[in-house]
Amino acid sequence: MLKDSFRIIIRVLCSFFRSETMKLKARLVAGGLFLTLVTCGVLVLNGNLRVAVEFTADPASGQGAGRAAQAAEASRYGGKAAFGPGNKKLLNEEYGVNSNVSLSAMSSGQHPNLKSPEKGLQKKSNVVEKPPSPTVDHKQLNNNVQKNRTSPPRYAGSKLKILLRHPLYRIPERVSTSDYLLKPARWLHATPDERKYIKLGENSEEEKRHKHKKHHHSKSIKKSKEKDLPAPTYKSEDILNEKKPWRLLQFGITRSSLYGRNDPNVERVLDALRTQEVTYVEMKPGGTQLKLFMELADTSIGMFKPWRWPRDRETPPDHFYFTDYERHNAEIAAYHLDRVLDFRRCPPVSGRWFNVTSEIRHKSEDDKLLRTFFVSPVGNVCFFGDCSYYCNTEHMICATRDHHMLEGSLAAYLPRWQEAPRKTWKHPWKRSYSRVKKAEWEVVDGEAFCREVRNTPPYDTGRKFGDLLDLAVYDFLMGNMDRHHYETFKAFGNNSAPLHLDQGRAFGRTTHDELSILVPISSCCSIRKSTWARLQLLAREEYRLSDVMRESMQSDPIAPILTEPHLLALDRRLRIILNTVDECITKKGAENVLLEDQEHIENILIPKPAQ
Ligand SMILES: Nc1ncnc2c1ncn2[C@@H]1O[C@H](COP(=O)(O)OP(=O)(O)OP(=O)(O)O)[C@@H](O)[C@H]1O
Ligand SMILES: [Mn+2]
Repeated sequence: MLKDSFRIIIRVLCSFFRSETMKLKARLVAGGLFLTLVTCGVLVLNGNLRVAVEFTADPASGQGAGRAAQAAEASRYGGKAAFGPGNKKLLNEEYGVNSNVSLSAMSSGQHPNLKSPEKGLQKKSNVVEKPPSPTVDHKQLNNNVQKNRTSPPRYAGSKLKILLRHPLYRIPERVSTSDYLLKPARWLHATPDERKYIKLGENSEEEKRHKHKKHHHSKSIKKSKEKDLPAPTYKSEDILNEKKPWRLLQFGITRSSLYGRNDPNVERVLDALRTQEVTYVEMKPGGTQLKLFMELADTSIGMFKPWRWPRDRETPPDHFYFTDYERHNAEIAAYHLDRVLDFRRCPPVSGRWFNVTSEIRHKSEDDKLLRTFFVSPVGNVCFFGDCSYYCNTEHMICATRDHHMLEGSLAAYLPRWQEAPRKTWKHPWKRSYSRVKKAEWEVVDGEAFCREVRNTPPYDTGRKFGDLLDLAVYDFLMGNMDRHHYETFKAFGNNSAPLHLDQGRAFGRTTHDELSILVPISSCCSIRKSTWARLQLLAREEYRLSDVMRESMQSDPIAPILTEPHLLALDRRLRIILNTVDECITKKGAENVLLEDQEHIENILIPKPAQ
């Protein structure tokens, strides 16, 4: 049809001209007209006229709908990222990018993640084709994982909600006033009579000792002299007027957990970690890999760990547990697992996208950190910081999206050291952290080693031995071999739950179950009764661990947090724990295996074994 009308137009035009040259000119004019009409028609049909105009204006900048998408992304994260030529300008100014390599790579403008309608047109233009970008195509990788995963089972309703309504998750917690960690919290929970004895305005002797040390007030984490900062002092009115969720969450810390089962401040704090503006950034000293302190607009502090690997990357089999990279998603998953197991000993952790430039570099005054920023050959902003492992150009941390955006985890920070000092304990089943040596527990008789631990303070009384067994369950499920030490709050002495911190090396392998992590359970033939009961529940179809974990993590801004094979590994390892305990019970009898809970919970509901 189009062809016919084209011929008619040409014939009509030709009939007006006699000479052959004029006829040829007429043909050309008609051809031009026709092409313009068809192009416009197609573009109007696609609703892309605006894009085409914009693209024609500056074909080399690779702008258009892609830019609109990028701008929307930038505002969503509150970043001040500029894109297209703006992006070039920003990088130029900020990072002194002058090299043609960086600029030409950037001016191709097309991040592999962006589906933009002008891609086809770009090929026709004179833009020189750029070599394939080595940028990690994170979205694509996530998609691949999704494609490869055995699809999650379908079921109606929320298994997580049903689990949390189970009586095992509603066993009353006996908390007395003195079980609260912070003085204001003790004051809040005290009777008017008891309040007279809680001296709110006064700091403890230890706090006073530090009070006179030099410290920086301008930023609460400035110079990271966390231990030198004084503990806050209070008046009762302050406490009653306290509205900040992160502070109220800290008021809920007790001897046995970091937050109550129904504390609404957990969700509020997670929300703040996701959305509050980053106001100050500094490297956290200590530890082996890069971590950042981040102060947020609500004055809370978060601990940031960066994205390092795609979710489906397995720890290479030859890697030692102590050389493995930390994974930000493992920190997030570990928080959810801790909560699902009802331990509540790990502070809330959320994922978040960060603008490396506006939310990290611009917010830091830390020279050691700032001098490690640069722009990679494909125009992604990178840095590596200063630490003892992997803080070098070979292990740079680079934006994976839109040149500036990087995923990370942000953990709610525990109360200040001066307000709540902590004690570090060596884990009795600590590994050797040597390429050649084995730890003592690996070479001696397991049962004898366990007896010795059990008879040695602080594991001979109170809750601590049960806590070690809980830690074994937790770490075995995640495949975390990196539990060299653990911390408790000094204020609680020997009788307090361990803090579940530093799970960055968990969730490294999907097909391997590291049985040595389970040695405290298998060689002591012991497990805490309430933990065993909950594990049995989580092995049942209606509460399946992988399903409640998937559900618990799906609201995270950077979900999916774990790939499907990692979730399935959780179910498999859960069965291994239960089988180990079953064998022990057959051998030694339930009364010798199941450890009564510290709270002496009578009538713990023991679920029927899973089918
Ligand atoms: N949420 C938190 N709040 C307060 N302090 C924390 C928090 N998370 C971690 N820490 C403290 O920071 C220390 C280092 O953190 P983490 O262990 O996660 O880093 P790391 O680099 O893995 O350290 P390491 O190399 O020693 O294992 C912890 O031992 C703990 O004392
Ligand atoms: Mn660690």
